[in-house]
Amino acid sequence: MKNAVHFGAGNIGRGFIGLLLAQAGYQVTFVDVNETVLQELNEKGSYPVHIAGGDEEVIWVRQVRGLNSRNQEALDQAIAEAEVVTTAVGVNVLPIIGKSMAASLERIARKDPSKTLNIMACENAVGNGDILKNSVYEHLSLEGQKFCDENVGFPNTTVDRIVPENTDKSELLSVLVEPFYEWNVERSKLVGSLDEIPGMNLVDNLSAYIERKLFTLNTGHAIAAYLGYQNQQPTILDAVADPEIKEVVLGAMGETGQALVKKHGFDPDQHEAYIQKIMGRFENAALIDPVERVGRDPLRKLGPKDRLIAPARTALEYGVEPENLVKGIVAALKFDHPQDPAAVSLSTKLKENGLDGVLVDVCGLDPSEALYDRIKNAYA
Ligand SMILES: NC(=O)C1=CN([C@@H]2O[C@H](COP(=O)(O)OP(=O)(O)OC[C@H]3O[C@@H](n4cnc5c(N)ncnc54)[C@H](O)[C@@H]3O)[C@@H](O)[C@H]2O)C=CC1
Ligand SMILES: O=P(O)(O)OC[C@H]1O[C@](O)(CO)[C@@H](O)[C@@H]1O
Repeated sequence: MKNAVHFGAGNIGRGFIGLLLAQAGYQVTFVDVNETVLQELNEKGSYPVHIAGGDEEVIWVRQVRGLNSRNQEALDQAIAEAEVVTTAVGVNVLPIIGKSMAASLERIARKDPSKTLNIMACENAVGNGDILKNSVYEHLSLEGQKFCDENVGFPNTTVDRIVPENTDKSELLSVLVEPFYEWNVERSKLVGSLDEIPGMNLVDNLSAYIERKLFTLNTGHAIAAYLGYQNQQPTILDAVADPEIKEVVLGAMGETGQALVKKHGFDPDQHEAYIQKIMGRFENAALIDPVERVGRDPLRKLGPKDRLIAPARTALEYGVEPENLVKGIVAALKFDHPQDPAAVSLSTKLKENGLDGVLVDVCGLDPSEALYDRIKNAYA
């Protein structure tokens, strides 16, 4: 049997990447820090994935196990035996697992120098594979780096499937996922031979795919979440049922769409169909997805390369007025959910440094640029 190691036994790990790896015939070792989840994985060795919407289907993922990422020796062995490694831990956690991965790769470099391995970061971020690679290389010796240059691939990827938190308390590992999924992997950065994983697409122009996905699906989703939160709507479904919110969400995806069509030469009709399909996914009545989950970590989402500021800047660059995107940015700045540490930190920064401080330090904006004033005026 082929082995895969997947970091992060959370929603995307269990409901998307782990599922596809298991379906491709891999025995999946989930590496995590959550002892309760790890114990359950090892006791049960399987879990159900429920497909939400239409005729509900249940797929059982079997022959899985859990491993604590702090158990370096066991991790070294699991990675040494793996044909593929994937992650879905959150982009902020990549520097932490990068250190553990580096230690495992150093060992492989010494003991099995002809091994090749592809490590795929399945996180919502532009350049996710590059970020992971840098986090690993920081901890490698020169010999380790030389080995990885030749033998280890860190392709960038896009991962698209909406997977909310599990609310089934009787089945801790159960996941509810939407039927749609898309996983794109940058072909040119793969090394050695990688068996086909049905559901994983190898693509040549990953940067266009990541911008299309992050600046449409994630932009629209985040804006629905932030506006829904402002209007006390509990879920995304409730938020987009509000015609005013739906209009802003569609407007924002339309603005990024116009810019992306110009930038990447996408077919305008196909892109419009892509937007409409995404709106239909937000309106999936079988997915109960709290606005707090989708809006989580506003500090990351307000960053210069992420789903709000980057598309608004691109829109201006291509002569598109980002009126709705700016409404979304303003709502994001006001996301003060008390249980979200990044939202609390954002509120503190706003209090201590003012809006100008946040626009410069968090959003990476320059006071001389057009978007800066647009946001300030709308916020006021
Ligand atoms: N949930 C979704 O619908 C989607 C999520 N994503 C991306 O997938 C990634 C994961 O998101 P979710 O699965 O929703 O989050 P999650 O919170 O459900 O799962 C993350 C998992 O990583 C584990 N983790 C944290 N620190 C760790 C460490 N040091 N070592 C090993 N495991 C560690 C956590 O315990 C948790 O089980 C994020 O980058 C997110 O942007 C991408 C597309 C869709
Ligand atoms: O909030 P994060 O970590 O970017 O990930 C969740 C996002 O990813 C998605 O699943 C879509 O890729 C949405 O549910 C949500 O917008």
